[in-house]
Amino acid sequence: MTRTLSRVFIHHMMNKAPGPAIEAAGLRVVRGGRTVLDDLSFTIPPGRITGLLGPSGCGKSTLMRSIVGSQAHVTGTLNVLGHPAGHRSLRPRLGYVTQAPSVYADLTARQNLDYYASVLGIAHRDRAAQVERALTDVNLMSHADNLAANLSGGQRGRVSLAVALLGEPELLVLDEPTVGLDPVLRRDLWELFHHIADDRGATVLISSHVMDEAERCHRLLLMREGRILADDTPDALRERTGSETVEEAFLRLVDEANSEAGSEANGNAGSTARTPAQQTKADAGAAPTESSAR
Ligand SMILES: Nc1ncnc2c1ncn2[C@@H]1O[C@H](COP(=O)(O)OP(=O)(O)OP(=O)(O)O)[C@@H](O)[C@H]1O
Repeated sequence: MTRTLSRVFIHHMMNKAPGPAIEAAGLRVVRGGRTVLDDLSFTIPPGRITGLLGPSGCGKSTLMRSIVGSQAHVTGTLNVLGHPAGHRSLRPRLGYVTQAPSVYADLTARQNLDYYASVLGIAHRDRAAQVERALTDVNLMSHADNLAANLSGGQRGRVSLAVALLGEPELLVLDEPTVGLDPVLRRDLWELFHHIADDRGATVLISSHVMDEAERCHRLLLMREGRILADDTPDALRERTGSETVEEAFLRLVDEANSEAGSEANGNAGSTARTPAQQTKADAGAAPTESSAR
């Protein structure tokens, strides 16, 4: 009996030390007839903060929408917490915050959270505690009973973030959550993100086009024009490119990619040199081939 139990326990522990939280291979998204994500292959480790960085329009939001299952015309493989992206069973396991906060203006912050907690199916007896914790997490207790209409943009954004924290999701997908916030709030939110990853063990994927935020992530996916330019830790990126900052590293990688694209266009395509994006793909290892097209 004890043996069986310990086997169950070991099996459980093994399941707790799983493969990647997110795994993409040959991921492609077409929007309005244009390929906006082009053959992406990468993995995102569990329990870490991964920053998705790149200039406006490079495809960060499209990738996040694909991961949470709200993007049409996705082809290739995209597995999230062991299931194809968009799988019904993933809904309660994910928290997603879009760039436009979606809260009801005529409800208070607390009422918004109560409402979403009921939509999420959080048991009635746990609801008040979960709502309280989410409000505390985002430092909004002092405004809990204010109508959302009377909150500032940053405060409304934090209500949205609190909604995403309800139910303790295993994966948090946050689309530019710190835009427009003052430095103190930004610092507090990054402390919260680290607490969520380091202490609660959740995976956090966070997009930003502010490069100084990159330094706060465990790993980075640098994107440009629908492709992945690099997939590494901030330290490794700086070291590899001989740069002082991630911003400088990013600019060097862009220059490198441009000059390689230029030399290919000039007829040197036979060269065996690989672009950083190709390097990343190769480093990602064997690509699963089944399709989870949505
Ligand atoms: N409905 C659409 N139809 C066609 N193209 C679209 C559509 N929505 C977005 N795009 C294009 O897809 C590309 C990726 O957009 P996306 O919103 O993912 O970029 P982003 O990196 O999140 O940008 P930002 O940082 O400005 O939010 C952009 O070039 C954009 O113009």
